[in-house]
Amino acid sequence: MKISIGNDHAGPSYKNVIVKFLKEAGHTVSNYGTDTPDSVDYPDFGHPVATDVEEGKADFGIVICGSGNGIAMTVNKHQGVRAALCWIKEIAILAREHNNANVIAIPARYTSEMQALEMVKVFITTEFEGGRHQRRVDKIACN
Ligand SMILES: O=C(CO)[C@H](O)[C@H](O)[C@H](O)COP(=O)(O)O
Repeated sequence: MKISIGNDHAGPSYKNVIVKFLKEAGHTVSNYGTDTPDSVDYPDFGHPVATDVEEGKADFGIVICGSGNGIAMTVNKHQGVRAALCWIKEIAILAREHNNANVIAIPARYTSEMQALEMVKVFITTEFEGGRHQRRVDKIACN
């Protein structure tokens, strides 16, 4: 799969753990995140991920900031992007099964690296259930 990832200064170590796993698993990773703890602005690292998903250049996106909220808000501004803020594995599974989320937003300051990795693993392997959930997802768009 093609997966794009972006993070601000809260998430370099989380990003590195996730990228290492994804590459070892044979995925193609586009890394737009910062690699240092120097303060940056999360939208600068979320928009490139969302653009890849929006344009079909990535199957999934992964975005990471301190709370996960700022970068989730950023990517959700893009057409066709459905980003889900996930903090436990069960929410990540539901984000795929029920919401057909195509971007996972991870709160680096409120979840462990191992939990983040587990969430990514289930997020990229869980199928959307469709059915009644498709009808609801279709109603999300307002334009
Ligand atoms: O969590 C975030 C946005 O929702 C970002 O990671 C920011 O870093 C957070 O807002 C905290 O800002 P700070 O400059 O790291 O104190």
